[in-house]
Amino acid sequence: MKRALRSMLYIPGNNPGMIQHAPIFGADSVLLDLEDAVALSEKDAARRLVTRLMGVLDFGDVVVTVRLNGADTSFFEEDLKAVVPCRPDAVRLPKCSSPEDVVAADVRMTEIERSCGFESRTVKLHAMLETASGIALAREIASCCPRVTALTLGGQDLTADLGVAKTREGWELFVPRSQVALAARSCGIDAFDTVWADVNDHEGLLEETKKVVGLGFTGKAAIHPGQIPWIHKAFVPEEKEIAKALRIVEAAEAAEKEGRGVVAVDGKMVDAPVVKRARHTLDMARLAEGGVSR
Ligand SMILES: CC(=O)SCCNC(=O)CCNC(=O)[C@H](O)C(C)(C)COP(=O)(O)OP(=O)(O)OC[C@H]1O[C@@H](n2cnc3c(N)ncnc32)[C@H](O)[C@@H]1OP(=O)(O)O
Ligand SMILES: O=C([O-])CC(=O)C(=O)O
Ligand SMILES: [Mg+2]
Repeated sequence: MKRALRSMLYIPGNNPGMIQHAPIFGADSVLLDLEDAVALSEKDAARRLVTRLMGVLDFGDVVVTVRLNGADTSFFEEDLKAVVPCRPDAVRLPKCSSPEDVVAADVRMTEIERSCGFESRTVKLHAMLETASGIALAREIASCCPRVTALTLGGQDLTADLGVAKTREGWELFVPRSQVALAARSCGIDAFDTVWADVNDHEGLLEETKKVVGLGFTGKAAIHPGQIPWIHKAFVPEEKEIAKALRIVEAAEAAEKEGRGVVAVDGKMVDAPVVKRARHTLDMARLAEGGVSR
């Protein structure tokens, strides 16, 4: 079973206290950040700290991803050379604007993996789309290289690049989010949503996460441990949805045994896609209990 990555907690890469607590917050994944959470003067220290702690800390079943500095920065090559040998589950590559950005990173990562004796593409790549060009090329980026196992939307940078306000309702992100989810799901990879910046507004976070789950996102980034339970809650189907899904699956199984293709539940026709959605609802309900299967 694939590990579900509903929540991904950003932790500034220059904060040893926060990183040491990474395994205890209940997040599915942590994002050790070398990019925007780290001041320019701290970049080298953050890289040293993150790579050192990855070597000694037991993260348990928490998936470790490292957000690198962008390929257009002077820190990128040093980040790659230091981080790839530590074998994080994935690196998050910010500001991917074209498939070429990803292919160039893939080539360099393969060289480093070879020099470490790792199998090629041991470390996955999450492509961050946070420029207008990146969003416009979402499907090309998602499909350009098998190392890419997720697309992730960066709403703060994207709204800055578009020159628009980032609103609480998020309507300015509706089309980009739909494009990212569609591109990712059409390539069979994950889609991760952007952060909710107001760490005290949990209801707003819950509402937004439910919306993006409804668009097909498989996970969302967090910036504060207090956000994690709210993100997980958004992935849990409501009791009445679970009860209905159970009725549908039971009715479909009974119909199949009796050799009937179509059946009605609560007066509505149940066919294969309805059963598929019902099974998905039950998977999500199980995930809420165990947190590990999808
Ligand atoms: C646009 C972007 O790129 S977003 C991604 C980059 N940004 C980040 O990574 C920011 C991550 N978040 C943070 O740094 C912090 O949560 C802030 C600055 C937003 C708020 O910090 P604080 O005011 O200290 O929050 P608060 O007082 O509620 O923290 C409570 C506890 O949680 C810890 N904590 C807060 N955020 C985090 C985090 N992201 N990871 C781990 N621990 C955290 C604090 O260290 C504190 O621990 P303590 O009780 O042991 O002292
Ligand atoms: O949402 C994120 O992952 C954070 C980010 O980089 C952005 O919003 O620009
Ligand atoms: Mg960003």
